[in-house]
Amino acid sequence: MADATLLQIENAGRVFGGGRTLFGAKKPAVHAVQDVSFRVRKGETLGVVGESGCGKSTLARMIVGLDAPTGGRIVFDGRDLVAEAGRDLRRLSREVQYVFQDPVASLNPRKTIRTILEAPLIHLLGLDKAARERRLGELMDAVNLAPEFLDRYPHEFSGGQAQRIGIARALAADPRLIVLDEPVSALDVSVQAQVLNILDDLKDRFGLTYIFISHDLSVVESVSDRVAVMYFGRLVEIGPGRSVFRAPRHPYTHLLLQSAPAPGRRALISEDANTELPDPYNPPPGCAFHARCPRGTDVCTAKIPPLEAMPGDADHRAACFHPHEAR
Ligand SMILES: Nc1ncnc2c1ncn2[C@@H]1O[C@H](COP(=O)(O)OP(=O)(O)OP(=O)(O)O)[C@@H](O)[C@H]1O
Repeated sequence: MADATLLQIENAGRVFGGGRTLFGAKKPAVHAVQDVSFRVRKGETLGVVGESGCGKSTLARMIVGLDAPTGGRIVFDGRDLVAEAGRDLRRLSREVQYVFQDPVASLNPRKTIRTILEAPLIHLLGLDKAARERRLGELMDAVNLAPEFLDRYPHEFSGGQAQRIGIARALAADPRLIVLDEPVSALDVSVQAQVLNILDDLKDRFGLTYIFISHDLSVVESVSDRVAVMYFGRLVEIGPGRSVFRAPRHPYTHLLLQSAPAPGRRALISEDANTELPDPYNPPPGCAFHARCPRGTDVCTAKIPPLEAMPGDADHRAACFHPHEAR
């Protein structure tokens, strides 16, 4: 079924800090991710965009089990990952893999590519020597790297090649979902297209589903079936890429797209925008965007808007009391 759910996030949250000191004083808390719910369908690419600090990486780390939610559920193919993983989050599921932003730093400099790629084949799949050799060849081929590179070390590769190895390592576990956290942001623009093409090809070839996190709007627009927009730890809009980019409903998404350069040029979310973000240790009441919002009214300072389906488009949801009209 084309529309089957692979991953369901239900009211997920992650608080850092908090609690009390030995003397009973309250420690400051940051709600990095708050009450986030969405689903990812089998075979789709869901893009996740938002400014630096909006919680994208924390959300990604929770999905792959590198971090534990402090609230809510993460259900993968009907299994509650948090409950099943118990304390040993790292052993979560080989079916959900992660590709990091910094390709070179994410590879152990003292290990050859062979050792790096063999680890999941041995520990997660339990393959024997002959099957591993075969699989190593397939993996290198899948990311367009010559097999003789297997005996080299990470520092011998360019950024783009290193990211292809990072992708091969994720693929080695034979995953169904790959969370790509800013996978091309550290690469030159000319190399980005190469890596994006490989990702696109692998998706079809291996029947993968992607969550693609980026602050580069043009990249997200080009790769995503659906797009989720985060602001200050919350999901503020989600819908088909076409409607989110052409007719955004949330005033924050509007602002993001308005401030992006003309099509064809790189559309990065401006770092300056961060200076206008609320203080995470002292969040405003109501909608966190209200101070920047041209459509805000009293209700926006009093209540947090729920994420709701937009009239006439059940697949497009926004968390706003005064959303823009469909075009
Ligand atoms: N380990 C931590 N301890 C304390 N606060 C944290 C921790 N990790 C993240 N945060 C805070 O949580 C919020 C969300 O951070 P996160 O890194 O998830 O955002 P992001 O959108 O991925 O940003 P970036 O693009 O800069 O990585 C920020 O306010 C950040 O300072």
